[in-house]
Amino acid sequence: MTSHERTDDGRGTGETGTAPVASSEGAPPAALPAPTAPAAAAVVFGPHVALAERFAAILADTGVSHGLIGPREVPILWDRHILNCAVAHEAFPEGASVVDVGSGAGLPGLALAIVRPDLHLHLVEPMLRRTTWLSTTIAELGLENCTVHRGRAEEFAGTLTAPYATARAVARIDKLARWTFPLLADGGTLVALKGESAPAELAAEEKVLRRLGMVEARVVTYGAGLLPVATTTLQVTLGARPAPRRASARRSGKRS
Ligand SMILES: C[S@@+](CC[C@H](N)C(=O)[O-])C[C@H]1O[C@@H](n2cnc3c(N)ncnc32)[C@H](O)[C@@H]1O
Repeated sequence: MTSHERTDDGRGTGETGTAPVASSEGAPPAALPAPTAPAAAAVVFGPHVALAERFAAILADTGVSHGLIGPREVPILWDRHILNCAVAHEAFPEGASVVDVGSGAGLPGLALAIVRPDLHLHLVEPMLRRTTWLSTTIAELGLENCTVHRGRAEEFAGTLTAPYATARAVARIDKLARWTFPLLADGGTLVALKGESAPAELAAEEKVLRRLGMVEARVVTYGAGLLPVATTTLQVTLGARPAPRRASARRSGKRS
């Protein structure tokens, strides 16, 4: 399991804490100063780098004190978290709507919203503490291209649809596909930030993914030569689904 791979129940060695991180006295951990942005931040974020720095400062401050990330993540905020997520923006075309499932501390959702103001990010997250923090952070950053949806991905089938979905450190690809495919429009693509396990997960689950409607899968890496560890994504594209049969026509025996 790589540092980006966690199951939906929060087990694993991922970077972001899934439970409030308390000191031995039970008090919330103190806020830490955000590390200085590396040179790659200006390359990746361009004119939006100041906003990305503000996001880093919020993650190091209330992200830690509210238990969304562990204090040990702060020194690696840029390379392992913010930049790791932001470089994947290349997967999305101009103006796309993207559903980020299991957004947690806004990773990858808020990093993508900052680097690409043309995208619209739908952040799906079941935990109230996290959705409250996400909404506050969006307001603080002045982002107008994000919508927070509280609930499990499965609950939004039929009400939230987009051409793209994304997720990091949420579940294995088979489970992620079951959760996200119902949110994707016909021909839509799931861009899962997977790390080095991507090819193995694809090989292990390809049959299941095809049964669920996948027509194409690709492993695509972003940020090579720029980040200490490039971001490897598993991109799974759906085919067109059969149109639902018209119940009223069937009941009346009419032919259309
Ligand atoms: C390990 S955290 C990862 C958070 C963030 N994506 C990151 O990379 O730091 C997994 C997140 O997925 C959320 N989650 C778990 N099951 C979910 C589901 N069925 N639908 C949507 N989110 C879910 C959890 O509440 C948690 O915030």
